[in-house]
Amino acid sequence: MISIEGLKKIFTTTNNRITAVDDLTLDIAEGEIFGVIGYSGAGKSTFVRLLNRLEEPSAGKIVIDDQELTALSTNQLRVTRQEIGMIFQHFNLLWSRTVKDNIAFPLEIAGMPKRAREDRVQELIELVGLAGREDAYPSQLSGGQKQRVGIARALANRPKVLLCDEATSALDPETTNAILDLLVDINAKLGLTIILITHEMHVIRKICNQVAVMDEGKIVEQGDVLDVFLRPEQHVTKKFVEQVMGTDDDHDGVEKLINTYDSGKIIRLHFVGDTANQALITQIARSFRIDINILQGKITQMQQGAYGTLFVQMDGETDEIARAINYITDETSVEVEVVQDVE
Ligand SMILES: Nc1ncnc2c1ncn2[C@@H]1O[C@H](COP(=O)(O)OP(=O)(O)OP(=O)(O)O)[C@@H](O)[C@H]1O
Repeated sequence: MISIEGLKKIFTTTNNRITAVDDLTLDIAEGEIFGVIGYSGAGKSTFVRLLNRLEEPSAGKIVIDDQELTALSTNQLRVTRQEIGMIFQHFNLLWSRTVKDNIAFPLEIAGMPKRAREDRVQELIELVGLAGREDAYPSQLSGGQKQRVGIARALANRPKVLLCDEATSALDPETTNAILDLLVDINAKLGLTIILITHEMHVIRKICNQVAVMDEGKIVEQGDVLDVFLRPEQHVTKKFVEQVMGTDDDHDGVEKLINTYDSGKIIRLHFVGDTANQALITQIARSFRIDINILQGKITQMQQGAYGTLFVQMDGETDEIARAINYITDETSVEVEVVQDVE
């Protein structure tokens, strides 16, 4: 468990004082994939660098598993830092070292004997899917492979926490997905806590359980990813949700579509992130004597399952449509709203 209390960072330049992180208080549970999202300048990088004291806080306390990081001496910090791995947007690899020597680097610093080091490096190479590329140099690798080296290196000393600073921002969408899948896999296999900062909501949507929204150095909204998607409160959070779900102002389009039907019922189904509802439409069509036409929808896949809205037309006997609606309401977590009763 990571507990952050009243964390503050003020940068003082010759003619300016910038409060990059402003009185931040936060708890992060063990084993969580915790996302911090914010626009450029919100203070995300500073926050994540404070977590391993790459930046020294101006005030506040960071406690990781009962150890107060902010109270450690430089020598103690050197040891404790091994429990906190970090990966970066631009990988920060050593260009003159091969893949395996990059991964071995933190083990050398920790004083691990050569034989044990080689075994550990091989284990890590397998874990991140780089088998066969051990002797390549970073310049010979793709962006995704470079980040895999970064991940292996960060995991070398078996940290409890992995900090990810915009780790996929330099990658194309496909490679981003592969690296995010790898992070989920590592989180499940090793049970370590991942703290990830990003300006992209789809990254949060894809892998995080919890999210905090940062703006001007403060956390302005925080909670379960699904709750934040369902009920974003702050303007900045709404903007981030729109990155994934689009805006909700296409009412004219839906209206027009609805008016083209002259029978049955038009229903809005609201999926709230439950994997059990994946096959709902097929299930309804099979179980009830009705036709079900999909009109329009925005569904996205989150860690917890499908989330979004689907407009459908149900056509058939009135009683049978009612039974289908009752089934969805009573037996599933999908919310039902009858938008228009055409009959
Ligand atoms: N070393 C520094 N000296 C002075 N000001 C700094 C320093 N580092 C960051 N800042 C300032 O602190 C604020 C927060 O910066 P930070 O890099 O943490 O934001 P961010 O959300 O990570 O944005 P980005 O994604 O663009 O890096 C900015 O106003 C930035 O200019």
